[in-house]
Amino acid sequence: AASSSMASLAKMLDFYSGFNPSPLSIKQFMDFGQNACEKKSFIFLRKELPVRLANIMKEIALLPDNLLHTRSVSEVSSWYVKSFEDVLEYEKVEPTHENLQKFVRDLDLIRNRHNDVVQTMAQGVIEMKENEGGNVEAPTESSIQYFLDRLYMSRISIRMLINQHTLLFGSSPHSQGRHIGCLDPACDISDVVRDAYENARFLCDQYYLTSPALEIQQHSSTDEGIPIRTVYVPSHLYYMLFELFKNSMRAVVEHHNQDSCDSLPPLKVHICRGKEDICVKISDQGGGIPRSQSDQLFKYMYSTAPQPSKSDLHTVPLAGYGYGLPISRLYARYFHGDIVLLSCEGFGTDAIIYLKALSDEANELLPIFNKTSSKFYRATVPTGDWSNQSSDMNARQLNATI
Ligand SMILES: O=S(=O)(c1ccc(O)cc1O)N1Cc2ccccc2C1
Repeated sequence: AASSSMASLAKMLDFYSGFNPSPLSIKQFMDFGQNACEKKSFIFLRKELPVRLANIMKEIALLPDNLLHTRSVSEVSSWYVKSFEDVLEYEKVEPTHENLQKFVRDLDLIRNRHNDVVQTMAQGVIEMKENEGGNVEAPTESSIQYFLDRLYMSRISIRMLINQHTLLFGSSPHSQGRHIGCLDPACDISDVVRDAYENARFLCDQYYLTSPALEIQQHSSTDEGIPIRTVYVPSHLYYMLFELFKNSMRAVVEHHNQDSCDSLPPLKVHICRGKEDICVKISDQGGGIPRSQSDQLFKYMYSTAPQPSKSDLHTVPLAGYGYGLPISRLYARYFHGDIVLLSCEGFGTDAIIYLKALSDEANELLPIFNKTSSKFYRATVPTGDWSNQSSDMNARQLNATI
């Protein structure tokens, strides 16, 4: 029985991974949610969820063996197999009232099953590093970076679909106010900025007994003076801002702790609405970091520190796995935005969140499993095609002749 179920799983994986995921725009989420039909949503999801699950499951299978065969990654893989099978139960059933209700309950179970994917994958990276004796070759590091970005983007998108369906058709549909599922049609950016700042500041005060102040300015190319609002997922924006505020507060306090007790330079936030982009820039005077290190901040391998003990996690409030920045950038990129860090060593860092100003341009950005992505896992790091520094021999010869 096991072997036949394995064979049918492999067949179903090949079938569903043969389809490309269908990206939805924020506008489509809104238009559908305004007069939502549970049956249509069910019919869409019982196909789209297996497609998205199968696409990423095929990539999990392509991981380097020394990561794929760790206990943690095997466990994550088993969660995906179970969830894939759970959704396939609905492939051919009638959309009766009880089947629709059971579907919502199963989606809640699936969401909860995958709650710890990020921590468990980080644990898998640590296990792999320990098994490898610490040093990981560059090709493995770059394919792990490539894979984790795609795994977490896929996970963000699947949780978005599940959250919309369970919020719209679950047990508390009317507690939404103006919200459509997890989308706010009139999200006031500065409100979320203040909310994230206050919560980060609370942690900062608890640990450092001080925190930098906040200054907010708004600039709108169209309606000057009124608060800048947009259709977005407030919880995604909050996650990004909370992470950036934690980094900036730690930088400012640690950079200025050498000085006397004169006051800390404030964090300056600019919220700008243009025709195409909405930007939220957080500027700190935390001393910045050298350009040579700034691209490390978005690395999973670099930021996979040895597991902080449980006590450390809440005592050192701003230290965690350090996956906050790469995941924050994925939330921004999910709806075709981005996060960019611009640091001036010795002075401070600007962090800019870019969002799409128009909801019909804010399309989901989804990983697609195909020949291109498969090739990436076999890629070797290209030999250099720019001179980095003159080889010693040439330099010595040059000096010898002078
Ligand atoms: O690298 S940073 O410039 C920096 C990175 C991201 C960010 O959002 C804000 C930042 O300021 N910065 C993080 C940090 C932590 C402790 C001590 C000094 C610093 C400097």
